[in-house]
Amino acid sequence: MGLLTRIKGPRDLDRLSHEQLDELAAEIRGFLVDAVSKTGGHLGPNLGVVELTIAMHRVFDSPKDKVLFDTGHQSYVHKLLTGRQDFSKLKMKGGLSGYPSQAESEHDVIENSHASTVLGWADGLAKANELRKKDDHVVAVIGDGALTGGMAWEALNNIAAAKDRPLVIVVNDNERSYAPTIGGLANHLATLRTTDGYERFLARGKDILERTPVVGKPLYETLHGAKKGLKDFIAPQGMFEDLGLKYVGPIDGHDIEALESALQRAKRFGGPVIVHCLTQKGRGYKPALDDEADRFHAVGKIHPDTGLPISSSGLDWTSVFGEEMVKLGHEREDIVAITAAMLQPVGLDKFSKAFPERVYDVGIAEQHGAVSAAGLATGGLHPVFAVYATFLNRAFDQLLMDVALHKCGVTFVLDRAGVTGTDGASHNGMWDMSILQCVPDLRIAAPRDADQVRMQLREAVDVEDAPTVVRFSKGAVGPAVNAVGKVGGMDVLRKPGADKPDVLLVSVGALAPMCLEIADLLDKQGISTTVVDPRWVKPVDEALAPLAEQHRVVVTVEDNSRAGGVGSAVAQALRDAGVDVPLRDFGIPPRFLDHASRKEVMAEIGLTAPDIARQVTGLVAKLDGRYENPAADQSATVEPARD
Ligand SMILES: Cc1ncc(C[n+]2csc(CCOP(=O)(O)OP(=O)(O)O)c2C)c(N)n1
Ligand SMILES: CC(=O)[C@@H](O)[C@H](O)COP(=O)(O)O
Ligand SMILES: [Mg+2]
Repeated sequence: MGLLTRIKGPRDLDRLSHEQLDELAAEIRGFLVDAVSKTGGHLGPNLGVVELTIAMHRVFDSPKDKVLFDTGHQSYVHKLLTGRQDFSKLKMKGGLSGYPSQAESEHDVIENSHASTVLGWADGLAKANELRKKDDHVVAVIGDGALTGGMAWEALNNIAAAKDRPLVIVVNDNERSYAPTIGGLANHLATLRTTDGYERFLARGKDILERTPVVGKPLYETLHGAKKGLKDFIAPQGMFEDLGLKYVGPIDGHDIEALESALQRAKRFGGPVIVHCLTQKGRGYKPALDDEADRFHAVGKIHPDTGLPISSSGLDWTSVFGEEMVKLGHEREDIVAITAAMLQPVGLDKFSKAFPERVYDVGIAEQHGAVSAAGLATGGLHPVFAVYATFLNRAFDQLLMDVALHKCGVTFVLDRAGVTGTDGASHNGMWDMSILQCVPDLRIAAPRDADQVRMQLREAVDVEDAPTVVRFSKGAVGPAVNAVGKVGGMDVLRKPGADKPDVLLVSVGALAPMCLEIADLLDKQGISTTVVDPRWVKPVDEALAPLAEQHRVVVTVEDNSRAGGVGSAVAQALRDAGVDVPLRDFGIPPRFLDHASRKEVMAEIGLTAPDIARQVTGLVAKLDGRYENPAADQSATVEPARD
């Protein structure tokens, strides 16, 4: 009978000896490889925080003390130790979330998987404890990658100002985001890491001196005092200590005893303290350690023995983009690429191999990436910033006020646009076509298939006086959808079967196959439909309003929030043109979506061909007077004035 199943909550760890804790760590590693190889997930990051998480839960008393994780992808061990050991449906509908979830446990706080926010949360919680005179502790785990995000430094600036406000920051330093972490901070952490041997030397010395009668202890105290000077001499760690933060470390992040000792010191310190832990992403699992690209940062289903993927997804949107970028790079030397610590996930790895001097990895710093792009464009280059749609949210102001205001030719390529599903609410790319609607002169392309990605990327990089956006979904690219005609700049995907067609269906991006299916279903109801793909959804094509006037109903379908999305923009364009044709806009409801597969989420929100066809059929019937809505709310009337 293993030890893990005996852990129902963190306090069960207190009964284990250090030998048993090491046994537990090994058991957890075996569990992670076995479970995550079946479901997919963030295997590498979690293999790296086994001992760290055990030690944190031994020293701190969750949920009274708050144990916080930045990004949250490395919280599987935390879940295992807080009563959640059924990983059979990890990241699946009804199963455990891949990130902390307040609905799952009182031990979980931050659900947002956007990096670099944990220190802000910790600062706020520590202030609340101080004001409410609560002696609870706050311990925040932040990775070396997340530390490259500007928000982390905004928080550190505030945290360091309150010298007497207890807060423990655990830097989980595994030297990687996906790829090795970049920048001056990474170099500084490396400097600190090199004093690791020095720490061991001191620890050994302390052990000997503590066992030396009479002179031992005072001598150790003297040495310890000298340590700071000596260490500063060997490895200047000014940055954290110059900020006013107590620095403890570097600590071996896989030595539970050393971790507990450091965390106990930090817990007693009574002010903000950084515990710098050296960990190994993918630790204990050779296929992960051998993965030079990203140490199995996020894997699909794999063979546990070999780590090889169980199924390949065929041609995906990301690869289509990446291959076209390489071709563009050969044709135009002004094309440069930017990534926010996700070179391979956004498909820039091949471009980087071909043009290493023309790729900039800015770290997890999307805001800086956008402003730097404005600089690059002003300097005569054409930057292509490849980023997940959801992560562009945090660079909105920079896109608006640095890129667009200055009419910079920058192309933002948004991968994972639309419902992604399994990574939960903060990972769906459902806001870009809403927030970007208000950016003057910005143009948005939503390619429907691989050929359109290639074509629209080229059209985008040809625009030199305004930002352009090309957005596409996660995963396998759909079938080619050929146009059968053209109206204005819009592709006609299906001509109506009647002279006076009923429905104008505006199909956005990757939903083209579904829109053609909707048209087929409407056909069966005797409803004639024209299907158009605007290709560039912002600005709305000038031919759309006059085309709409030739139909009885306009329907828009988009993989974006309905709030302020393409449907809203088309409705506004019709109003502006004085075209009063009824419009129904179908998209993602403006709410946070629980994790499930993309297909399950799309079904849940009614973004399916049958659901939409049914609603459009009802609308047309209503227009024909063949159907009055019995559920119509009669209460919403105003009685006429009685004279
Ligand atoms: C704002 C933002 N940009 C990008 C990502 C994608 N992302 C998820 S984890 C990760 C790397 C995090 O590195 P680190 O903080 O060092 O954690 P580790 O995986 O090494 O434990 C990135 C870039 C994100 N979650 N949030
Ligand atoms: C935690 C995080 O933000 C990323 O690692 C994300 O999980 C990757 O998502 P994809 O699997 O879509 O690349
Ligand atoms: Mg890291």
